[in-house]
Amino acid sequence: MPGDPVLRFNRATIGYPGNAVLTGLDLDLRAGERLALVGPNGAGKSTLIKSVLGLAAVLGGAVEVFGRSPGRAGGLCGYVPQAADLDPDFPVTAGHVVLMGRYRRTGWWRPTRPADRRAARAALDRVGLADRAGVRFGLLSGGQRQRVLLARAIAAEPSLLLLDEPFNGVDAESQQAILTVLAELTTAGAALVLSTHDEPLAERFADRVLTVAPAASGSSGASVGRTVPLARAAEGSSGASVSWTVPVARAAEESSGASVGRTVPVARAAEESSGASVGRALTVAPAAGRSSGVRPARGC
Ligand SMILES: Nc1ncnc2c1ncn2[C@@H]1O[C@H](COP(=O)(O)OP(=O)(O)OP(=O)(O)O)[C@@H](O)[C@H]1O
Repeated sequence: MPGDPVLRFNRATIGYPGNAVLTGLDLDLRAGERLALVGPNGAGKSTLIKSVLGLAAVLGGAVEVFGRSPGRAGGLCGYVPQAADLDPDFPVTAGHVVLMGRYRRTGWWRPTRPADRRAARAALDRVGLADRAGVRFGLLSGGQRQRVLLARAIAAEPSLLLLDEPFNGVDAESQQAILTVLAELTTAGAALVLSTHDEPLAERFADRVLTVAPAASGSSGASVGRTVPLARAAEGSSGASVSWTVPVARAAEESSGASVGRTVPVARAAEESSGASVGRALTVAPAAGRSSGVRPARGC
């Protein structure tokens, strides 16, 4: 696929001071691509997403977001946290929450303009909740709150959208509404990273699924599974540079002493694999430090 990657991990080690959660991560993501992260609790899905936002540390290697350091991409990223992370008692309406998505454009200290209010209304309409604009956020159902958070992110017109387990506690109707909007966004050129525990959904929806496994005892971080292109990429829409990162332990066996995983082209990964037909996802959980209220959308 032409164009520079919007997101690039190059032998990256990410985590928190004194806690390397993921090591040897190699990944390129390009405009219009959909990447799903799967894996067990505590594997590092949320940490990966937070590293893109500059909320988790890059402890080694490199992470580039639109060619810049994480947190310095000028608001090109949209972030959809888990609705459960937000305080439902915070006294704001759904419409206000979505309007916060425009703050990165206007600056939170400036009054919003009519164009911002129009964009917020359109985003709420897009997730099917135009009639809930005046309802207090905390009085909405879990699935509706998740859709409001998606509307907040898309109101900011992101080029890279990061979603942390957006389908938790979401019914089939809300899930379909979210998937439809996400498909429209990627068709329009946005890149997307979402974490989920629903592997069948990840395989159905994403171009690639990346599995993250918890760190083996004694290792310095989680082993990152391989990514494989899924149906959409196989159709020829992607041609993405897919890499396969060998878990740290295996890399150590195979390499001449390198301490991080190696990457090989996907074709070779396929030859070397035992024929598994699906990729696995890198599961990252939401950070421990939760907000105490609804905050403006996080950019990158
Ligand atoms: N702020 C933090 N400081 C230090 N360690 C953290 C911090 N936040 C998370 N961790 C640790 O990082 C590891 C990965 O956590 P993370 O939330 O990324 O996992 P996850 O894959 O998203 O899990 P889940 O599926 O449960 O949401 C865990 O061991 C967790 O304890």
